[in-house]
Amino acid sequence: MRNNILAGNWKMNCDLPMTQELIFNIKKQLPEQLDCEIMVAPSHPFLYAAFNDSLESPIEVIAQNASQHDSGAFTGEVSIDMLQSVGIKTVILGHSERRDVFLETDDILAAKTHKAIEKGMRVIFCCGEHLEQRKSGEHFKTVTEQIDKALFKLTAKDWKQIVIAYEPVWAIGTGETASPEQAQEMHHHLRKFVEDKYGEKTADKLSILYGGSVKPANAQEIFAQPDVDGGLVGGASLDADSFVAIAKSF
Ligand SMILES: O=C(CO)COP(=O)(O)O
Repeated sequence: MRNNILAGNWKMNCDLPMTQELIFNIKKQLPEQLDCEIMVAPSHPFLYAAFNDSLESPIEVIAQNASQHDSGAFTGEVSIDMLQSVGIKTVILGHSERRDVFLETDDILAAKTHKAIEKGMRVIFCCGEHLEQRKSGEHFKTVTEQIDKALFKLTAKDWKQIVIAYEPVWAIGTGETASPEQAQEMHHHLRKFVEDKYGEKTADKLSILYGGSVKPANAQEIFAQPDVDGGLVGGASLDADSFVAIAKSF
């Protein structure tokens, strides 16, 4: 029906030796049989080394961000073509840290997503509400709008390249996790939204990941929810033991 995915978002952590050691240790511990795709997202300077180190392993190395521009005078930016030239096929877009700290708007995220899709990349598109929005009962509306505003031009065919990650901002790096019921409720809502707009087949095939303080102790219960197809993990993905333990939770 759809794939389970476990993706580690390493954020701005790990230098080159740490990146390579972490890949090595994950590779060493991963069991032969896995019920999920495994992805890790190191920082841009280490993607090429990480890609090479992960060859002949189940690990897919993915990027944390990409530009909406093709090339030229965009100091500090990294294009999709550049990422593809070092073997990268998947990119995370719309993370709440990109939205809140780097002020990426829905329009910017729409441009980035369309560029990535047009170039044949898979996109893990993140959404999630702030605590105040949940407290005031606006969480469904907030998250639906984030998706609709950035992805409304995609066709049903484009959606084959999309993975959604629901990451409530109040659960990121706080140790506070959404309950399995809260995650299921939002994932179901998102799948229904996609079904209404793009049809049942697109919705059924869409992997929706949960992110926010996922760890070995809570992963199994969260992943057991019918509409939760895996996780986008921050802190716990920086430790090979805990990342592999989470991978075994499907
Ligand atoms: O932001 C996240 C993954 O993208 C989640 O981070 P934590 O797992 O550290 O809460």
